[in-house]
This record gives sequence, structure tokens and C-alpha cells, in this order.
Amino acid sequence: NDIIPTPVRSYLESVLQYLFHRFTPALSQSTTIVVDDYSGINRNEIFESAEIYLRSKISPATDRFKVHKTRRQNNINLGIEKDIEMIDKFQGFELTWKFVFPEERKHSGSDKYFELSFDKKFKKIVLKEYFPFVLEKAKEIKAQDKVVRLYTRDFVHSYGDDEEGSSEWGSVNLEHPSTFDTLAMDPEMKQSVIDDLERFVRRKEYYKKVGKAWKRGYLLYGPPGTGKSSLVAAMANYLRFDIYDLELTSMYSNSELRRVLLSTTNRSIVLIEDIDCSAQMKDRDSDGDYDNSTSKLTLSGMLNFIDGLWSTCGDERIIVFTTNHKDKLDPALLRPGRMDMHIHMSYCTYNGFKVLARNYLGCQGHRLFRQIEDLMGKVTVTPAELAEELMKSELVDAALDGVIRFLTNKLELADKDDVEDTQVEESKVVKKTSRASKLFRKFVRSSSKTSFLVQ
Ligand SMILES: Nc1ncnc2c1ncn2[C@@H]1O[C@H](COP(=O)(O)OP(=O)(O)OP(=O)(O)O)[C@@H](O)[C@H]1O
Ligand SMILES: [Mg+2]
Repeated sequence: NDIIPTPVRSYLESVLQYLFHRFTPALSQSTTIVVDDYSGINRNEIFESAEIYLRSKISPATDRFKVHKTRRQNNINLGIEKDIEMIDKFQGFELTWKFVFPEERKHSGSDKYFELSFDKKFKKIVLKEYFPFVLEKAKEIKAQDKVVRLYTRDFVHSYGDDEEGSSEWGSVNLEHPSTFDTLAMDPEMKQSVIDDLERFVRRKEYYKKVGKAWKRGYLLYGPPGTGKSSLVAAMANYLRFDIYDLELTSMYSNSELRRVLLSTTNRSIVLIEDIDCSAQMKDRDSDGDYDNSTSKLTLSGMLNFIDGLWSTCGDERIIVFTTNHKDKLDPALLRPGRMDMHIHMSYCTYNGFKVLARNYLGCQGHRLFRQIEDLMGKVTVTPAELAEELMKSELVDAALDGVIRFLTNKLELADKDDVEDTQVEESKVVKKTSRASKLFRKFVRSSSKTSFLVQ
């Protein structure tokens, strides 16, 4: 710049450019493809896949990238930084990815996008082979990653600012260790759940053929501590599906629900816990204060809505409801065809205990098992209670002793309760009869027709 005067410099530049155009025409013939993060209201799969794929391409040569890790995560995660170009090679040619994150948010559509530039003559290969390759690779990486994510909306709320219109989910890695292996439940029931899940993920074509949305609903019911939440975690871990934990009580209208549901992804489980506690949903319908029920949230409205929504956009969706009180549920939920499978999670059986003992103590059999089996026949106990006892000691003998003590205690308490109950009943009867006879005697005394009355 200092030595050559500007006019000469621009002349030289144009000459050079001309020469380059002649000899390497490809250079100027580049094509750019824009990959938005959303396509309409749905996430753009190519964008998602590109993000995952490019993360694996971060190398020492990358100038600038992001790392993040939350306290609960084990690994450090890498992320692509905005405006950084990343070069990828495919079948011998180069492609340049650039992650663009505009400062001012556009109102509709995408907030961020990728620009992919490459030589024009490879356009066909990019569309026909490279994108499918990226999609496939991302799928592989995701599967290897083995991280199931748990989404809730609480994380979003804590940011505060645009709470009202926000449909975003905060997420953490689901580190719930529950698997079908560690789950104590009726073996037949367990197998049928696994079979059902497998059939479900296998049957894409079938669902298409019969014209049904590719979704499945499960209702888990049973007393607290019997493993309902654990079963959901096991399902997610088994299928590698993410979980969206939907807190209905924090939702005010169908339109909010719609926005939230639309922002969930495919291959996921939407979990609605303690559906009976969302009872006010039912009330909202009948309540005089809420005349405007079309816009307010109702349970049946929600179910209809989910059906409709997922038949148009949504694949491999699972919805799970849990409840402690099946009898308190809105009949809308129990109608045949609503929930595909009703799963009763009940008190622990002896077989269940064996699963827990193997799980917590690594113990397959023990002389004390007989006694425990015996006690378990007499008293009901939840897997959660047993798990708590089993965790109290690492020594097998001590832990099993603890279980026996716990069960014996429970049995004694139950017996005492029974005795007390009957005692109460008896004393009530005595009181009642004595009261009646007193009244009777009084009546007799005051009556002149004694003999007739006695008869
Ligand atoms: N069937 C089971 N197999 C193995 N562990 C279990 C089982 N049930 C409960 N547990 C243990 O007890 C804990 C509590 O169980 P979980 O949260 O799954 O119960 P829940 O049925 O969802 O209860 P709630 O109705 O109160 O939500 C679990 O973390 C797990 O350690
Ligand atoms: Mg639970």
C-alpha cells in the first residue's frame, strides 16, 4: 500500500482478477446455500444436524469456538461460535460453513442460520449426497452421545425477560440412571412395555398406511414410590428419546400449550406428571369465571389438540401421564383409544426385591432371602422404601438385616393398626347398643302399655 500508488494498484488487482477468472473459473462460481434454524414453525432438521455434525469437526485449527458445561454434566461440550468459518471436505472438494447469528432478531422465522458455500459445479452432489451424509452423521453422533436430555420450562422462566411469549425449553442432560434392567416391576409387564416400545419405533410405515399419527400414549398409575418416574426415565434411556416435562399447572391457555408443544422435537417423550393434581384444568371448564372456555386449557381439549397436532407434524412421539389416583382422573383420559397402554405400578413383589438386591448390593441370592420373601407376603412395601433400606449399608448382611427389621416393623405396625381399628369398631358398637337400650328403657318407663311394647 505504501509503495504502489492507488490507481496502479487497482489496475494490477483487476489484471490479477482477470487472470484468475480465466484460469480458475471455479473460484468465482461459488454457490451459497442458506440453512435456517426453523422451517415455518418446525425446527429445520438440516440445521440441527449441521450443528451437531460441525461440532465434531472442531479441531485445533478452529480459531474460535465455544465450550460449555453445567455443574451436572460430566463432559465439556463444544459449540460453534458465530461468524466463524469452518471448512469441510467431501469427495475431494471443499465446503465452507459459516454460522450466522444476526444481532437484531427477525420477528418471524429464523434467528440464526448457516451459510454453506462451495463450488457451483458440486451443487448436485451437495444436495443429493452431502446433506444426506450430514443428516446421517448427526444421527450417529447423537446415538453415540448417549445423552438423553430432559427439558423443562422452569429454566427458561428463570431468565425472566420475555417470559410471556417464550416457547423455549431449558434443558439438562437426563442423568437418571434408571433402565429396564434396574427397574423392579412385574417381569411380564416389563417385557410387554419393552415390546410395545419396540413395535412402536419399528412401525413408521404401518402408521402411515393406516393413516394414524405416529404416536403412542401411556398412562402410569400407582401409589407414590413405585417407580412411575423411574419407568419414564428407563423408557427414555432405552429409546434414547428426550423427555419434555410439561408442567400443566403453569400453563394458562390452549394457545400457550400449542406454542409449547410445537417447540418440542420428534423422537421425544412428553411427560405430564400427576395428572390428577392438574385437576383445576377440569374445573376451569365448568367454572363460571371461565366462560371463555375455548381459549382456556381443558384436559379433553388438550388431548384433542395433541392428537390433531401430532397427526400433522410430529413423528415418533410418546406421551406419558402419571397419576397416583387413577380413579380421580377425568374419564376423557381413560376412554379406550386415548392412552394406548395403562400400566399399573404397584407394590414391590418378591421378584422385584430380587432385582433391587442385585442392583443395590450385587447380591443374587442369600440365606436371608427366604425370610424376606415370607415377610413380603404379609406386608405391602414400595420399591422406593426397599431401595432406601438397601442403600443404608454396603455390607450385604447388614443391609438385608435392615430390610428384615424394616419389614418386621411395618408388619407389627400394620397389626397394631388392625387391632386398634377393631377395638375402635367394637367400642363404637358397645356405645351404640348401650345408648339404644338406655333410650328403650326410658321409653318403656314412660309408657303405660309396657307389656305390648316389650312384645
Ligand atoms: N420399581 C422400581 N424399581 C427400582 N427402583 C425403584 C422402583 N420404584 C421406586 N424406585 C426407587 O425409588 C425412587 C422413587 O421412585 P419414583 O420417583 O420412580 O416413584 P414414583 O412412582 O414416580 O413416585 P411418585 O408417585 O411419588 O412420583 C427411585 O429413585 C428409585 O430409586
Ligand atoms: Mg414420580
